[in-house]
Amino acid sequence: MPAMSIVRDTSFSQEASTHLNQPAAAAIVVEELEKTYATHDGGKVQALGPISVTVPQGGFMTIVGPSGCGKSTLLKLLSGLIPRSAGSIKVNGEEVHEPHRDIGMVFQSPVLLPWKTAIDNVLLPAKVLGLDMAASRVRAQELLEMVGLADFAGRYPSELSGGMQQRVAIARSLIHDPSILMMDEPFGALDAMTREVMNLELLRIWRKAGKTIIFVTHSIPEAIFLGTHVMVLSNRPGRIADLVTVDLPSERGLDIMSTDAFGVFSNRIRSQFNTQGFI
Ligand SMILES: Nc1ncnc2c1ncn2[C@@H]1O[C@H](COP(=O)(O)OP(=O)(O)OP(=O)(O)O)[C@@H](O)[C@H]1O
Repeated sequence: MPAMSIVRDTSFSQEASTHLNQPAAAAIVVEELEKTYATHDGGKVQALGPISVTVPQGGFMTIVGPSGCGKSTLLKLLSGLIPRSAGSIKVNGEEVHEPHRDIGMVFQSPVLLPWKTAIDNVLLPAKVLGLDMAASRVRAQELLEMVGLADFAGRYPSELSGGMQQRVAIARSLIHDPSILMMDEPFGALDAMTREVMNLELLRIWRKAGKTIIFVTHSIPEAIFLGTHVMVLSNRPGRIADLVTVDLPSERGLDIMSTDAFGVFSNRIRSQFNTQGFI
């Protein structure tokens, strides 16, 4: 049975290097990060933090927590989509002040342009970023192949299932070859079986593409199944209630979910939800 360790401090790069069996530099370093939103009625909502955490290159960090605790806010801050109120965020050593070129985003809804084919949807960011289109087209085809859609490049979104559309969105997020992928409940709208297939697919892509992934989910089993680390956030304002190193083999099949080791992780995280009175 694989060993399990629970990490309580705010940095887990060392544990991850052990887990990944290689020295891992930091992909993301967050220090004392906070976000307070201004509301329309002149009030303030303290949404997140303070949070400090280090994510190693090649790590797969999943984030779980109660509804409204600031999961999406954290992802948007890390991606540079919204400004922070306090603290610092470094991506590959550079302070983040605006959307970062080295980050790809995948949202719950794939938001594909219905009048463009799968491959042209994948190519959109390349066009926006002014990349070489001939080279990008070759890469787009390779990415479609990687997500299992090699034969669907010329299909329109209406001709694809929900899971296939989300795979196109994943391929699109990788077209400019970012080293980090941020995913905000990407499989939340899919049925249970498609979701399991997508989880397996994503692990395969992660192993093949060697990216760092940050993945928000409402599902504790999904968080454990996918992650090398699970960040458990508290009620709003979200703070790190627990940081769990998932010491399971990186080559995982769905059957791992019925192992004792998986159950121990699951109980650990569920007990956080119970003791903190998460809603
Ligand atoms: N633009 C905004 N203006 C004001 N308040 C906001 C804004 N965006 C989010 N909030 C508030 O910040 C808090 C955190 O929101 P966020 O969407 O990050 O939570 P979440 O954990 O992703 O929620 P869920 O799990 O329900 O998707 C919530 O109380 C929300 O109402």
